[in-house]
Amino acid sequence: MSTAQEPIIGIRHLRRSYPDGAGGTFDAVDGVSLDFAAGEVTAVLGPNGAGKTTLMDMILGLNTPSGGDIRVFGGSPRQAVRDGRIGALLQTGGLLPDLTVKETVQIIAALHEQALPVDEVLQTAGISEIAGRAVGKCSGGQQQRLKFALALLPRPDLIILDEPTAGMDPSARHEFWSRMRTQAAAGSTVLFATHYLEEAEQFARRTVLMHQGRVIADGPTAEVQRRAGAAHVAVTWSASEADLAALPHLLSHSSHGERITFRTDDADRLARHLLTATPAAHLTVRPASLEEAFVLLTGDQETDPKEGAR
Ligand SMILES: Nc1ncnc2c1ncn2[C@@H]1O[C@H](COP(=O)(O)OP(=O)(O)OP(=O)(O)O)[C@@H](O)[C@H]1O
Repeated sequence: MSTAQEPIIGIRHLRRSYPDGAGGTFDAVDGVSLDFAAGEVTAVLGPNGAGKTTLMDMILGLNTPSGGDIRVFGGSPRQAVRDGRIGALLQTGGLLPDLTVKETVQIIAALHEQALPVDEVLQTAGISEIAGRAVGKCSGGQQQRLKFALALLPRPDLIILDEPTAGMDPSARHEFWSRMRTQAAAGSTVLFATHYLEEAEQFARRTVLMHQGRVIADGPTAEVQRRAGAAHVAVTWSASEADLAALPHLLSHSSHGERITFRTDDADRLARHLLTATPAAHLTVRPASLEEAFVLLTGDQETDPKEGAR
């Protein structure tokens, strides 16, 4: 068991370069340093190509860093995997379509020295009822749950999930997360990549926001949202275009009669200005969703990493 002081994953200046197709290279992961403590549930958020999968694969020893250092449970990622300390649900990695769900779990269980009982894992992953079904006949969401069952088999201390709910409908997604919550409450450390911002909002206490291979925000999920400062401020005011052009921290605005809603990156400053320097009244403030914060934090860096590479 790791102590609270000792991170179970320690990442320093991690880099992974790839050819950019134009004779040069670009960094899919570009100087990332992160620590993860035991028992933490963290979401890694980012748009397509941000480097989430590349980072996860390096934590699992499936991809070799071009630079920097990565320690998992004090040793190499591969050692941690060999010791059965990490369970992973990956985007890639095929299942054999002709085996049944239970046979798949049994075969992988045989590879682990101290695997959990097969029936218990089927139960935990919510696939007992389809144990006899051929994998090829399972839906995308059922296959994801099967992969989750495989990830749980070695009784891992650390669970890595790369877009675990891809292919699940909203109710299956909900059920998946309630199972994960139980797992996390039992002390597992969970690191998951997701495109679903509400999953980070609802499930992860910490969010690491990645863009173009870099970490652009990292902290308690609510704080990442706050730090973006995105909010909507609404007032009643018959303002001219010149009035609007003079407002500070304005990102955009929309009007309904005299009711104007502003999107701002600093609600306090904008609200203060509106109430002290203009006749605007009936001011309300609504924080932006994590999705809006995400767009705000990444919005000025839209280019693909390869195009951005020099
Ligand atoms: N083997 C590879 N060879 C060349 N480029 C690669 C390779 N693997 C990934 N990349 C590139 O590295 C960048 C990061 O990819 P990665 O899959 O890590 O992003 P991601 O954040 O997981 O994206 P997604 O959400 O779409 O899965 C992308 O530009 C991708 O095209």
